[in-house]
Amino acid sequence: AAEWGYTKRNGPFTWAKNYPTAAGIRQSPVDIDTALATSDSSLESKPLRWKYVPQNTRTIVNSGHGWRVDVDSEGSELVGGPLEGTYKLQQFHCHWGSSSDKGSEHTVDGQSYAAELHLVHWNSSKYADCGEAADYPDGLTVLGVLLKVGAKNPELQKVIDLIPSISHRGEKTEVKEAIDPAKMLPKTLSYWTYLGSLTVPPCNESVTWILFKEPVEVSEEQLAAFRSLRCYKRGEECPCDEVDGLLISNYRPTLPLGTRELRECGS
Ligand SMILES: CCN[C@H]1CN(CCOCC)S(=O)(=O)c2sc(S(N)(=O)=O)cc21
Ligand SMILES: [Zn+2]
Repeated sequence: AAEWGYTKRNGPFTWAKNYPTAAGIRQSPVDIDTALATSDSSLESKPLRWKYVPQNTRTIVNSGHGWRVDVDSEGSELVGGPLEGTYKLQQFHCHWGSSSDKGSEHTVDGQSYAAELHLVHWNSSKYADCGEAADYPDGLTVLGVLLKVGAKNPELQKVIDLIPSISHRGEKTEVKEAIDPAKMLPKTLSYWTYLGSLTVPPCNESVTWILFKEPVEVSEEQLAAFRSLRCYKRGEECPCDEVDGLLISNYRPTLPLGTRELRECGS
């Protein structure tokens, strides 16, 4: 089957053909209608806590759908907030648009941001690995960070510096200078949380989403670097009808929240 992507031919509105879960009722991303959010004392009573090991950020790869930094889960943990048990960091990646007026996956009161960073964690209290966890409703948790245009982001710059060596699909390189995921999170830890899905096929409905309220800054030049990735393999011709196969946009438009609860913690 033609590989899914973000062009007219293989983009989000075609995914349900090959991945029926994409048409489910617990899909992500969603628009965060802040008036609908209910504050929940149980969230306030169990602060979200994380521990990451910067030395464990191993490789960065061009998945053909964006860049992804794979992490050795050992030593990491995410607990508290809406979570039962301990989750371990598996990977982090980003979504962006062809210009910085769009690109985030979640929107807030209809407003898009320039990009969105996702830190993917899996439930190590109940499952053996990320792949298994992805098949269960409580298997994954993704920390989402909204990115807006502003100052150059020093921690993300370590990713940007590696992009030229993974310009084509399938290319990967070792992350030599440790990247600390904790340094990419906002200062204030207020967040919204709801039950959703992977925002890429197979769109498994197995993600507890935790989206921080405070956006983090990234520069226009850094966003431009993201858009220089190519969606096809070196030496092959470009399959996607994107302007010369550049990955200029890789975000999924929002899906209805439906009857799902949207909770918030912190102002
Ligand atoms: C770069 C995107 N990679 C994928 C790789 N995996 C998906 C396939 O795995 C199934 C066993 S994943 O579960 O790690 C995952 S979560 C997200 S998102 N956008 O919802 O945070 C994307 C991805
Ligand atoms: Zn993502």
